[in-house]
Amino acid sequence: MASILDAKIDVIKGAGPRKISLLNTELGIFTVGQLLRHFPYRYEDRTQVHTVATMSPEMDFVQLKGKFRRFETKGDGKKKRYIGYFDDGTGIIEATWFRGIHWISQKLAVGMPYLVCGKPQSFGSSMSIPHPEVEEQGATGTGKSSLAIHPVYPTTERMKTGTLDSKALSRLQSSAVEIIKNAVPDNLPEKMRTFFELMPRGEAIRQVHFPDTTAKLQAARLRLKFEELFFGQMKILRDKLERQGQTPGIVMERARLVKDFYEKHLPFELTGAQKRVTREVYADMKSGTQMNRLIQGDVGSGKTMVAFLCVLLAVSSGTQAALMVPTEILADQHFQGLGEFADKLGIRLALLTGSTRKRVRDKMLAELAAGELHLIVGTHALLEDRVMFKRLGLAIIDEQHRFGVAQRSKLWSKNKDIFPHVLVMTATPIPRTLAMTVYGDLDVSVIDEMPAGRKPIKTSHLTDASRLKIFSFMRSEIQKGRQVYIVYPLIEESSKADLKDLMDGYESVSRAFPDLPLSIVHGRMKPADKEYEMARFSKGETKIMVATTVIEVGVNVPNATVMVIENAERFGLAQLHQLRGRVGRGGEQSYCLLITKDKLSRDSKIRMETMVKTNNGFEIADTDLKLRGPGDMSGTRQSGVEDLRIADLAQDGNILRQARRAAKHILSKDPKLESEENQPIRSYLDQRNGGGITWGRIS
Ligand SMILES: Nc1ncnc2c1ncn2[C@@H]1O[C@H](COP(=O)(O)OP(=O)(O)OP(=O)(O)O)[C@@H](O)[C@H]1O
Repeated sequence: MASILDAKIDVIKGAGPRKISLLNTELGIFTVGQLLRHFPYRYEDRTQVHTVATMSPEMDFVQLKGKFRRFETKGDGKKKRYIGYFDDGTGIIEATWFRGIHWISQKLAVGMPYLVCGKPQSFGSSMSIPHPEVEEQGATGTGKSSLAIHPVYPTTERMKTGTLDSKALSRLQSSAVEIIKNAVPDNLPEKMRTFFELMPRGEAIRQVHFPDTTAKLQAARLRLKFEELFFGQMKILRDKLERQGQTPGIVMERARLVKDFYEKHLPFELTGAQKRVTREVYADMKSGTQMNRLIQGDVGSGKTMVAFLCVLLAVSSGTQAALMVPTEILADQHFQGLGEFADKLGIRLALLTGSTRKRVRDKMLAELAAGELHLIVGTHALLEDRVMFKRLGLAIIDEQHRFGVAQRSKLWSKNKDIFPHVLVMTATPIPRTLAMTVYGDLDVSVIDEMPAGRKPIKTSHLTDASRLKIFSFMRSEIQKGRQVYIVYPLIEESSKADLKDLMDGYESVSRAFPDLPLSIVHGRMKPADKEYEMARFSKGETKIMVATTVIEVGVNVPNATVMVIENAERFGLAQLHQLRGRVGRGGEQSYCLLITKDKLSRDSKIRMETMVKTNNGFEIADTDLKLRGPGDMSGTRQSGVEDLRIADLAQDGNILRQARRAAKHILSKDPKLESEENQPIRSYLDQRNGGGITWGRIS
């Protein structure tokens, strides 16, 4: 059944060819439903009158009641402006116009009662409202406008010059709301709406654009956010159900190597969390259904050991395993680290990266295809088509947000007949809300315990003025036998200025520590040179490692106890936390020194304060999400997160949890959505999948 929401926007009164073309090209809007899903991003509440005395530049919108004292024209050419001094009895502000000066000066008069609305700004020591709306006060002291709360829509520059500004959009929305009157079927069952006290859909659409009161606006937004999140979760959970029902997995039960390893080679007692997560993974691998599991564990929580224990079960059961990591340094480190155990257990292990020589690679690929290699560690070079296995049983992806869903599924198809089990590991903790959407298709295990004896890292925020103190602190730690990292930002590997910073830093460290062997590693070095320097540092031959963020992910040198981060304001929170995680990996007290310039932006200050205050990755991830917004978090691109139009994952965690619970509850009772009461959900999902109602795309 086609819906009015699917009708082309031509049916809307006032939508002429010029406006339609702007809606198409600027906003990708073609249908009435898409237009209605272009929500206001803020509202101007004209039910309240503010005062000059209490207003501040942080306010989005103010409405003032008073009179103009005088007008004057200032400046020339582009700087020419017309200023009205508006007095509301509590103070005076400047109303400023840069355009339409002639017209405004004709229209406004000194001493008349007006309402002035707009966004306040501070201008030197005084306050001004640029291009305010000015309206004569009616007899009751209010404006003539019939609307109490005005919607303000996102627009682009081209729309504004093409006369499709927020006001014009609001008129189109008004016609659209008029057209759909009573014709929008609800897509949530009555019972669910009553339970969660949700407004009916049609009413919510009207209220979100043209709210009668603030309370109704809030109820409308809640209803639409819930709907958006509910259908997102519904899709994820249904896909998962389908996959679980359909995708058989290799049954892995033979644990000879696991037993061997536990009895003879386990280097330390596993933490409770490592044991629990290993059990969860083993249960999946034995279940006969293909595993898709995410292991989340804060930096240094010991994910590698869990991954290795899973490899042992896969290899014992006669299959091969692959471990894919984001950098060559890390691949090399895992190859060295696991190699030690692999040798003892008779597991044949190989390393494949972009810099593996052709001759070595050809031999390796042949052995892999013949099933003679048991475990291969590598970078995305593993994804190449010619890398084929005899029987890949377990694919582990240490993803750190760097591999997308598409790449993940490429690894799945490395077997011809059956999908391997897939284990994704991530160290950057993702806020729970985001995990539910980004990784909603995976089962999640969390390693929420650090190995015994770890001391929380002490973090300080310093400026260049403390340079001497920093050097003497480094020296005292090195004298105790420890090692130090100094990290410089190199955001673009090609940035010359950044490279110069790094080199200058290296020179000044060499001058300060002429007696000590140093290492330097950056992205422009040849992979073999990087590995060589990393290995020297790792073995303790060099005491200070000056590096760019190439060492950010996964590098493990437990004897390093000091992490100095230069120009720390240029790093994001997730990255700072990752870098800090390179220390505190052994039993010794470790330190992180964040060095910034004196003057910091508000966001940079919050980032530094957060780092000093907490070592908890989840807390840091939450703050990061709030500062940056989910659209900007890497790894969210393919997930559908950016399709959220009204829900905000940083704010709406509670609604998401409720929506997910509701979706789970419904699917547990009625997985195929056959019951009468679930028909609204089903028909909405069906229509959407079949290109029906396009109230936005969710998948
Ligand atoms: N149960 C344990 N007891 C003591 N040490 C452990 C334990 N588990 C792991 N370790 C050690 O802790 C360090 C960090 O472990 P690992 O490299 O596996 O962490 P990770 O979770 O992969 O961290 P990252 O994400 O930072 O790479 C390693 O030196 C490892 O040998």
